[in-house]
Amino acid sequence: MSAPTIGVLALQGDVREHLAALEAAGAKAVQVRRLEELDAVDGLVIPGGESTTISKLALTFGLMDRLRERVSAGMPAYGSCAGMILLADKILDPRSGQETIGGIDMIVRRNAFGRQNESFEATVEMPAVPGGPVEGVFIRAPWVESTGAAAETLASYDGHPVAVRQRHLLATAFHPELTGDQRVHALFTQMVRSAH
Ligand SMILES: NC(=O)CC[C@H](N)C(=O)O
Repeated sequence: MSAPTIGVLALQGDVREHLAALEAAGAKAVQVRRLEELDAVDGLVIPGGESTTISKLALTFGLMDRLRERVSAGMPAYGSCAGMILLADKILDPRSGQETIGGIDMIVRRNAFGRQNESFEATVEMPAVPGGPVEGVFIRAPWVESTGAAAETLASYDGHPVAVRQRHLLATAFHPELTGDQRVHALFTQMVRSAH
């Protein structure tokens, strides 16, 4: 397959950084705001930002049902931070009315690292990514409270999973798009290639 077309859900959040990381990882990266754009991509990144806002805008723009349909039909998706929350089947402490796309059998806790640790960097061992540990940028990050049998933990920090894969779905609590290291995006691009 030539370069896969990977969309970045461009409703709110750090869209530009993901587009750049995907291009550097060898994908053709495009913004997704409309149904036709969503239907045209081989895979989708859900960026970091504010999960409540992204979820509300996805409902307002009429994208939520199609996102769920495509994810459950096997479209590869990768969520960082707020995107991880959106790919979780369950949020432990949802704001009222907060909906997710779901797909990964896990429960996440929003803003889990607490006020003292609103933002920090940490070295994270993630053996699925070749070439050594990754530098994790955590910004009001969630952690994974528990995972079901189908979800594989790829990395943990402070005793909690912070990177999870379930078949065609990938999620990290941290933001690899902010570090200039494209290895996590390369892993996702590889997942998109092998889904075709
Ligand atoms: N950096 C982020 O994406 C933060 C996520 C945000 N705390 C949320 O709950 O959606």
